[in-house]
Amino acid sequence: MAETASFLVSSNPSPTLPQNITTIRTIAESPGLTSIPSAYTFTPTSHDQVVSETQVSLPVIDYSLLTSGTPHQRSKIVHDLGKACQDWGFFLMINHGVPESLVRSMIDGCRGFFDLPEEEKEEYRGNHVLDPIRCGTSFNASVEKVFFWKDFLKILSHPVFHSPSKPAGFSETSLEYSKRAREVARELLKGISESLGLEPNYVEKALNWEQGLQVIAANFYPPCPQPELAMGMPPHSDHGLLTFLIHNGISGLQVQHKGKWVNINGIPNSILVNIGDHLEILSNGKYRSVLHRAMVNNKATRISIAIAHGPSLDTVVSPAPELLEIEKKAAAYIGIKYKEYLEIHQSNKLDGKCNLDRLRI
Ligand SMILES: O=C(O)CCC(=O)C(=O)O
Ligand SMILES: [Fe+2]
Repeated sequence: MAETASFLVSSNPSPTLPQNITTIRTIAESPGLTSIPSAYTFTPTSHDQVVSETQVSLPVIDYSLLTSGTPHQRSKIVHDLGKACQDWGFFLMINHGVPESLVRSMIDGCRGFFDLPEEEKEEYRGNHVLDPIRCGTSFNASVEKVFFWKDFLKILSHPVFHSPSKPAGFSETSLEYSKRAREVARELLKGISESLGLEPNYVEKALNWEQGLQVIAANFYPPCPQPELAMGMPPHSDHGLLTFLIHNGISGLQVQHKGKWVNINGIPNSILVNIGDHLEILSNGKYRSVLHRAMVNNKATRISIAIAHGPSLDTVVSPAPELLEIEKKAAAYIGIKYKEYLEIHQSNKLDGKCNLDRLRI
């Protein structure tokens, strides 16, 4: 039986938000703001400042070749997908079939939610990772010493779909987007399974995709008068299998590649895809979740929407035995129930890959 990591359960999975924390939107909109409050001031370390000067491009994956390419095109794209997962853990997906208008409506809808009067968002100020709809500021303000320059909205959209009732039309838009994203994620996971030498349906079956958790996480980063001192989101990897990221065209995302931070700008109508910690565990570290972070700027509000596709909450994820057999390797991670990992991931500080590191054998 797989060894599991039950000892990792946090003693306090549902901390409460301190009373004195307001939203970053309120702070950013305060008249005459020229410097940031000390609670938001980071001291950058020299390592953090290493941003690659050279123009590095993310791999581009043409999704349409997975679903309607010739057998030859399909096997080539499965190979490219595997290479993108291995070399970067992050890629740009084009021709995914999700309408540009739907992506735009999703971003407008999230902006509409963040713009609601604070009292209308009050009912969603939950603090547990599995609250179906939850909004707040920073990442987990009850454990952070310095806060992040962002507000968030997190919605569980599968296996049961939830949505705030405002703004008007948002529920319909996010239901449609979550369905379309799930279809695309399922096909990608088939290609990724194949690229690992496994059956196309391997990941789906092993991780109970039918009941898989899907979380929509919208981030709101308003302009910041001292962007060099603030952080939108610190270096972290995502939980789950795959994350899709869309944004409103304002830059800010950086991905760590070969020890340096690379600015990611994307290309029109593409979706950014990255490997999450559970695909790293399942692939026994062949495909690694990648560190990324969000910087802020002093000119324009940035909105990004990550949608995380994960196993079902009760699935214990461990390295695929079939893969260990193919690669003649020993398991490099202990197994963990997805729900347990999520609680740890969301109730601690967001700090690199510290949660995954505790599972390494
Ligand atoms: O805002 C971004 O570009 C990154 C967001 C992100 O990494 C996340 O929500 O997990
Ligand atoms: Fe992320």
